[in-house]
Amino acid sequence: MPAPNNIKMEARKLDFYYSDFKALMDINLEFQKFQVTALIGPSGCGKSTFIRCLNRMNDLIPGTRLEGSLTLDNEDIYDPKVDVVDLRRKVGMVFQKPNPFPKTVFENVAYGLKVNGITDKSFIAERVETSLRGAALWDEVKDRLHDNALGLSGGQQQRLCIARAMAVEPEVLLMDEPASALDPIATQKIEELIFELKKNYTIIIVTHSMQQAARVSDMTAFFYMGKLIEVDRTETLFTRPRNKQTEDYITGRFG
Ligand SMILES: Nc1ncnc2c1ncn2[C@@H]1O[C@H](COP(=O)(O)OP(=O)(O)OP(=O)(O)O)[C@@H](O)[C@H]1O
Repeated sequence: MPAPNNIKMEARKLDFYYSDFKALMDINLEFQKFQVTALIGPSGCGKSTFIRCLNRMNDLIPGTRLEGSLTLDNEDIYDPKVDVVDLRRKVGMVFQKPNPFPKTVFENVAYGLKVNGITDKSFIAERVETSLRGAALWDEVKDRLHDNALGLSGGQQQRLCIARAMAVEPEVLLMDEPASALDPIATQKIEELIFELKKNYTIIIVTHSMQQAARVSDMTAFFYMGKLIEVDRTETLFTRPRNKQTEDYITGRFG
C-alpha cells in the first residue's frame, strides 16, 4: 500500500513574475497537514509574494504570472477549472494589519457565510459563536456582538479576523505577519491561538521574528532574494542550518 500522503499543499518549480521582474525562482516546498510552517527571510525576499500565490491573491495584481505548479490535496489550484471563491474558502488568509469591516462583531464573522449563500439564522449564530470561541475571543466579546468591530483593541480585531477566516471552515490558514502590529501580550495570545489552531488546520505563517518562528512553527523555510534557500524542522534549522546564508541570517549577520 502507498504511504499515506500528508502533504496538504505543494509548490513545484514555481516561478513568479511581476511583469518582467522575477520575484520567485524555482520554489519547491511542501506543507504537511496540521503543521505550522514559518516563512522567514529578509525584507523583499518574496515571502509575502509566495504566501499570496497559495490562495491566488496575486491574481488581483495586473501583469503577474506564475509558472510551475501549486497543488492543494494534489489538485492544481491554477487550473482554469478551479473556482477561486471556493479555493479562498478552503485556503483562508489573515493579514498583517487587522482589517475588520466597519460592521458589528457578529456581522464580521457571519460575512463569509452569507457570501457563500448561507441564510439559516440559527446556523449562522451557532457558527459565529464557535468561530469566536475558536479564536479565543468569545469571552471578551459575547456582550458586544452587536457593537462596531472597530471599537475592539488591535489584538481583539486580529483575533476577530481569525474568527472571520475560520467561520467558513477553511483547511489551510495563511497568516502574513499576523502579530506585527500588536503589542507583546496580544502577540502572545495570537501565538497561543496558532498552537491550538494547528490541531484542525494547516498553517503557513510569514514572520519577521525568528523568535516567533521558533516558538510557533514545526517547519521553517528560509527565503533569500526570491529563492528558497533551506527548509527543515524548525529546531534543526535554527540550531544546525546546512546553508551558510541561513546561518548568517539566523545569527543576525544580515537582514
Ligand atoms: N505589486 C508588486 N509589483 C511589483 N513588484 C512587487 C510587488 N509586490 C512585491 N514586489 C517585489 O517583489 C519582491 C518580493 O516582495 P515581497 O513583498 O514578497 O517580499 P517580503 O519578503 O514579503 O518582504 P517584507 O518582509 O518586506 O514584507 C520585492 O522585490 C518587491 O519589491
